[in-house]
Amino acid sequence: MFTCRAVHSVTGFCSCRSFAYLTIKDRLPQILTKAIDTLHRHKSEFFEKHGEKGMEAEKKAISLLSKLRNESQTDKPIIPFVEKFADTDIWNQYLEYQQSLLNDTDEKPRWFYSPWLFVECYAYRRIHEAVIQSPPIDDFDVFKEAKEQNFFESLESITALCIHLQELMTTIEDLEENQLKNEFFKLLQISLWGNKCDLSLSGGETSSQKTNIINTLEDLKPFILVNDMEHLWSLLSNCKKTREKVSVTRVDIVLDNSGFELVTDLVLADFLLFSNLATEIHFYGKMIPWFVSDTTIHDFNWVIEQVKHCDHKWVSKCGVDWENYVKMGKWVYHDHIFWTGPHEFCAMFHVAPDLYAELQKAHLILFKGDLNYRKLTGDRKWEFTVPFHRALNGFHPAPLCSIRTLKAEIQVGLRPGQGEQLTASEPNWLTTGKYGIFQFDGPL
Ligand SMILES: O=P(O)(O)OC[C@H]1O[C@](O)(CO)[C@@H](O)[C@@H]1O
Ligand SMILES: [Mn+2]
Repeated sequence: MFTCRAVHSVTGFCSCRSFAYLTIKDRLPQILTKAIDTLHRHKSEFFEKHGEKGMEAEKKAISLLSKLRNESQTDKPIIPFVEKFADTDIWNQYLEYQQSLLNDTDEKPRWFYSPWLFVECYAYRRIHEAVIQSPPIDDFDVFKEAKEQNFFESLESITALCIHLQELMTTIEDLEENQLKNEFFKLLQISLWGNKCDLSLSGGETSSQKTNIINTLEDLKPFILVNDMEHLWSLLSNCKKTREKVSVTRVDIVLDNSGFELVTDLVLADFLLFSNLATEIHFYGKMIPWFVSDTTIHDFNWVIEQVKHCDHKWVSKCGVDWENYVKMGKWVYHDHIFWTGPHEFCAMFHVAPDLYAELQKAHLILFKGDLNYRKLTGDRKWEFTVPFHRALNGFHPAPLCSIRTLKAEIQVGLRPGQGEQLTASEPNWLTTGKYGIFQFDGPL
């Protein structure tokens, strides 16, 4: 029978050089140093805006982030949150739960000896705490610049993609069923490979899309390890055919990274509307800056605004359309604090029943990115062949699909031998972002 060996701890099972360990030991300090540097560079802006108080706040935020860097590098105990925020109690309760797992010893959960998913999320929540403890600069996003840079560096690819979308829009009426399906598959794959561009894997270093992604899709196909795109097509095209009975088809997209990846998701969302495969799209972003590049409401609006003001008329047409979808309620953006909490998704039903109920209204939910996959599967060391349905551990609000490039040592639902073969030929296949999946769960 399938077994789920254990939850990852940061140090891994047998090696102090596990991917999780290196993330905390090397990448996190690098990310924190970049955040500190960003605050430094905005010093005069803080002064202009808030006078001396702004300068003091900058110093305070920097000292809190330096303290955090020291704690994480020297494997100090994980300490509770002190600043009052929407989720402070939820987080502190979770910390107590982690403590309780250490049985009755006096041991405290520590940076290198706690589950990786928990420690990484905790780190980003602590970065946020450092900022909100430093008014009047408490709404400053230390990752904003990096996200904007990713967008600007990907502009050529974004332009090509938006032009492709507009061309498609003009020919859509003439497309046969099969051609429409092909176009859908193309945009799904673009959204998949857009997930290569996250900034936490690269330690906050730039990771943008410089080539025209549409031309590379064929070459990338062999790297799709699980390909359930057909299921997505059957589900949505059936909804379309039965539209008279059910007037709404709702697709929910749990967003991941801003910049290029977000544009690929918006392009897909636009296509779903004008092809009539869906009638409403609901997006979920993060309420606080998260894993460097994740999308907040500010990023969502910023990207649409940037696209709208692009020089190319077809690109800016995309921005105008997207803004109108939001105004008309065809695109709905949701915030929920659960997404930046410590819990895996199987806990959502109890921890955030309102969010679970919201997701239940969808005909299909697309979960973008690697972190969402880790939270879907509880970041456990599942065997490669464990069915996705089983790894979801009771999380079934609606038919769902993970669209993710592999950047963490976890993958389920593979064919027997597939994972072992990859490990033999490419030891790092799980963590480089080279491979991708469309993994569906739901009735067929
Ligand atoms: O943006 P994504 O696809 O969720 O990727 C973030 C991933 O990068 C990492 O931070 C790399 O350390 C993983 O922990 C995480 O799963
Ligand atoms: Mn991300």
